[in-house]
Amino acid sequence: MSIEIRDVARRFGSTAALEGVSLTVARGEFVALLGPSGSGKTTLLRILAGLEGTDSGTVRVDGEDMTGVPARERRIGVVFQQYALFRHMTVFENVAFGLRVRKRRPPEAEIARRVRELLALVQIPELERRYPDQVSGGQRQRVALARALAIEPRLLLLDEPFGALDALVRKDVRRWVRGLHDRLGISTILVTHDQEEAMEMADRVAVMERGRIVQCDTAEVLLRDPATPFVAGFLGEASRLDCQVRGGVAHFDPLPLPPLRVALPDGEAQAFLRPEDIAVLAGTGQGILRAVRNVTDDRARVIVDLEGILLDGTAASGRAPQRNVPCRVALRGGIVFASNGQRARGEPLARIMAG
Ligand SMILES: Nc1ncnc2c1ncn2[C@@H]1O[C@H](COP(=O)(O)OP(=O)(O)OP(=O)(O)O)[C@@H](O)[C@H]1O
Repeated sequence: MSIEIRDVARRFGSTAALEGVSLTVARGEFVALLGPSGSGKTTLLRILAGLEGTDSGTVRVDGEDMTGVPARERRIGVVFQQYALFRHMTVFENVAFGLRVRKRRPPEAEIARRVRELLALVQIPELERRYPDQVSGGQRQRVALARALAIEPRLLLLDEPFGALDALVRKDVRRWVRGLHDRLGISTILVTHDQEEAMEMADRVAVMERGRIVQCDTAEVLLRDPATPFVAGFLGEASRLDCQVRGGVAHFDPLPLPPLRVALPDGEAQAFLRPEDIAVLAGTGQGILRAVRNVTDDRARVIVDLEGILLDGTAASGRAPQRNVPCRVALRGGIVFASNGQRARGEPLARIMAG
């Protein structure tokens, strides 16, 4: 099913939880809503589920206006972190509940068949007689999903569903949920404030800031071409530095960093330099290598101290400068925002010579 959200607004007293939000999700697409606390992610999800109304704007599902359609008739599966399972019901009964609340309740034999099919789908067929506190966190998550899938949803809404899981299980469950989404061919919207989770799972990520979607793109585009300084700072691990543009060149003085060529008007600007943009090289310079964070075959992620400012950079592994001795810092590029909001990619004026 496709979802079309047009110009949706929602206020709570003096708080604008959502303002002018528009988003289209294609059939079979997986979209993540990512943003800081209070940016409106859950409110948007609750509106889609029919648990919250809008002040203005429209939500259409496969072209049908959802205004006034009650939650249980929307055929939308919801897994909220706080939507705990019913503790007094077995795993079987929890999943069956999803079928029993349907408008046209199937006969008991059909319910049993469907529940077993769903438990097999989420790979816990042996747990049907257990109670929720007799299964692990990851298994509970699977039960919650099976319950949401029981209504044969056209759309699956997941609100921070992996928060209660430890890091190792979370990775597995994430991959498994994405696989399930692909196999069932449903549309899914995931709310998270974990950028790694959003980027790993979703086809597109909608970045939210104070009730608005500021950019919705693939992870690659968000990282390469962030639309606003907020997106550039919120995603990835870019270092933010003030600079001044003069005659098409961004200068970082008084910091001892080489300038970047940028197609921007003169004036104060902000540069976002990703670790790949900051080359840390052996040789005499004004940087000091403080730490090595991560080494792959050809690159090492390092932290370099430039006059007291710590920057995340990259060195060629095997040729990284020594710790706590002076080294050179060069720039391969970076994204620069002028104060009028215009942005451009910076290019080095000279080729970087490895030392
Ligand atoms: N029922 C409510 N009554 C009053 N204010 C609300 C209500 N629900 C949400 N808000 C406010 O609306 C704004 C958006 O809240 P929302 O829960 O959608 O954000 P969020 O991005 O999901 O945050 P989090 O990541 O912390 O869950 C917040 O400022 C919140 O305080």
